[in-house]
Amino acid sequence: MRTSIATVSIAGELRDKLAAIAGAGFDGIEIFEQDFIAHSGTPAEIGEMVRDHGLRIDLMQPVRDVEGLPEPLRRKAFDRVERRFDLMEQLGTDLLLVSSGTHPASLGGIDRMAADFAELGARAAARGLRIGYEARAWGRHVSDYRDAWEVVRRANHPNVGLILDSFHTLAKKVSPEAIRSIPGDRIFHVQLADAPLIEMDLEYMSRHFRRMPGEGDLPLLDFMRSVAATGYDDAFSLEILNDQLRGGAARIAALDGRRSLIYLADQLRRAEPDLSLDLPEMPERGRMEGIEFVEFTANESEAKILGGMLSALGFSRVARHISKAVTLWRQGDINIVVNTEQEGFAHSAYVMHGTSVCDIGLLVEDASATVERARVLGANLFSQKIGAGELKIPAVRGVGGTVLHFLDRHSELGEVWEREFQPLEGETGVASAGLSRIDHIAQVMKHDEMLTWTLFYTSVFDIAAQPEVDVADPSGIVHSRALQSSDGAVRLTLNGVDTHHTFAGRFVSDSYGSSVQHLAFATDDIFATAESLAANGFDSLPIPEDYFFEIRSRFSLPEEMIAALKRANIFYDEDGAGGSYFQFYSQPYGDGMFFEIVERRGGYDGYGARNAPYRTAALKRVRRKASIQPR
Ligand SMILES: O=C(O)c1ccc(O)c(O)c1
Ligand SMILES: [Mg+2]
Repeated sequence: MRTSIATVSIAGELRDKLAAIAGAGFDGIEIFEQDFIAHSGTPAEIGEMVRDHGLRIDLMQPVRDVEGLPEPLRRKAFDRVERRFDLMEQLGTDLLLVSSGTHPASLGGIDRMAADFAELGARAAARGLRIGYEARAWGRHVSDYRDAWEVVRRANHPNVGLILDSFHTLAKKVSPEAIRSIPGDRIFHVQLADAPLIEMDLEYMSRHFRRMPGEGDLPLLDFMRSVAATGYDDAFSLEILNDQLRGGAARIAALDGRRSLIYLADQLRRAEPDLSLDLPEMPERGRMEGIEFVEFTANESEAKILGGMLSALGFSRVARHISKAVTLWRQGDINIVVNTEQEGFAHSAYVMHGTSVCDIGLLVEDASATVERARVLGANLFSQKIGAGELKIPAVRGVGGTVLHFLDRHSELGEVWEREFQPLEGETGVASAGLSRIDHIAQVMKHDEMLTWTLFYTSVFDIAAQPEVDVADPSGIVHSRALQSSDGAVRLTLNGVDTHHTFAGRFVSDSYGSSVQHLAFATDDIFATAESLAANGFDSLPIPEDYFFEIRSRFSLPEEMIAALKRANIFYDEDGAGGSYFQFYSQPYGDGMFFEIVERRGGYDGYGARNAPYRTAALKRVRRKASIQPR
């Protein structure tokens, strides 16, 4: 499968774009008008530069408003096309994309437009070039690929073909089914883009909010299956017009693009096993079974503070690593590892971010298959020197430079605690506070990075992204998106911040981009847990009085319940379908990390987003009272 990307999809100077595109493994590009305006070289030099990067120019685009025009506009438009042909010859590309016009003077008429394309086809043929016609969703007379195809069919010229663009079809909710009846060799090129399901003017959305396949909500796989049914076997090209990408890092955009295409092609291959796609083999998306551990990096003195916090939460120190300064704290099925090594990855993470989560151990069905899939999808594999008696645990880089380790139960990795750790005999741990498992891990990042990490998680693992919700912080918006395995065993929330003023934004800047801002532990009895924690000296986050007025008006809870919530600083939420949620928080710690305790009842599946403004206000308040421990 040949892969291609439009240069407008990524940021930077043409030369940097080309380096990023070639580096990510694409075969070709679509070149745009802007590339000539912005670059000082001649078209011939640009063509050479593209080929020096090992890329071919699949097409040049766009030309608009050429079809259905009365004279003298028609002649002028055709002259414009001839000038494009000149450029294309110098550049070294043979395909010109013509998108359906919006010119107010265009008369339309299928036969008139077909006649125009027949003439353009003859002109192109005289120079050994081809023309592809694309329906734009907002075209004046042609706004649907079925009409564009009818124009192309009637033009009946071998040098005139159809160009399909998933955005114009799917964002407009046009079914891609009818693509199946178009002969594959009449389709000259296929462009792919996804988009979020938001009501918005399509032209505006198309030019600012397109997304990589898999990052939005459009049925790209249906589109691909229809295209594949025609026998089309030329390039699949990303045309992602998106403001964030235009201002972002070219290398990351190109890598995300390749990942999205390979992921989509992999889905196509599984849906259509008879197709022969030239695509690297890879295992299926792995099932996530749980979070096996969370590892903190700290220095000796901060490890004591963290240890105090963990004790207060009801964790016991149960084991020490066989050779490293690493201890294991446990409660229920939760394993917290504290690493105070003076070298290696955890130490460099400490130097960079301070006390923070540096590593997450995911329990998957098959760790080696998971890492293999991640590798094919372009993840950064992670490894470091392993000592005597240590297991080689597959790992990749995750959000904010953290590491994700993969463990499973069926290989020797299932014995990691027994093999790499020695029980600490004689430690008198505190009594469990009833925390049984990790409910969710909240990672913060710059808003620009959210799509990257959503695509990473959803392409590698069998985990689904929930719709994005905007969570109000008194100083700005935090964009929050939950990723959930189908049985809810693994829940990750991704929080994207635009400014440093929000509580989450402060955390990102104060910790130099560290990612895990909070860990939520599950209990089956939040009131009993709250009581145990209070007895351990745990300091919960105070909830402002007005919150309980809000609760009283929003739900019909008995007064005793409200009093109990108030006593233990517990936030409450309901889903309207019989599910309810209880949550309370620790005070912020270090650079603003905190812990959360939750209880889900009756299948509640959310995260209490409505409580977030109260929570962030409370967190900010206690931080203002200088409660942060000095680093
Ligand atoms: O917005 C446009 O005009 C435009 C131009 C060329 C394309 O390929 C496209 O999909 C949209
Ligand atoms: Mg297009």
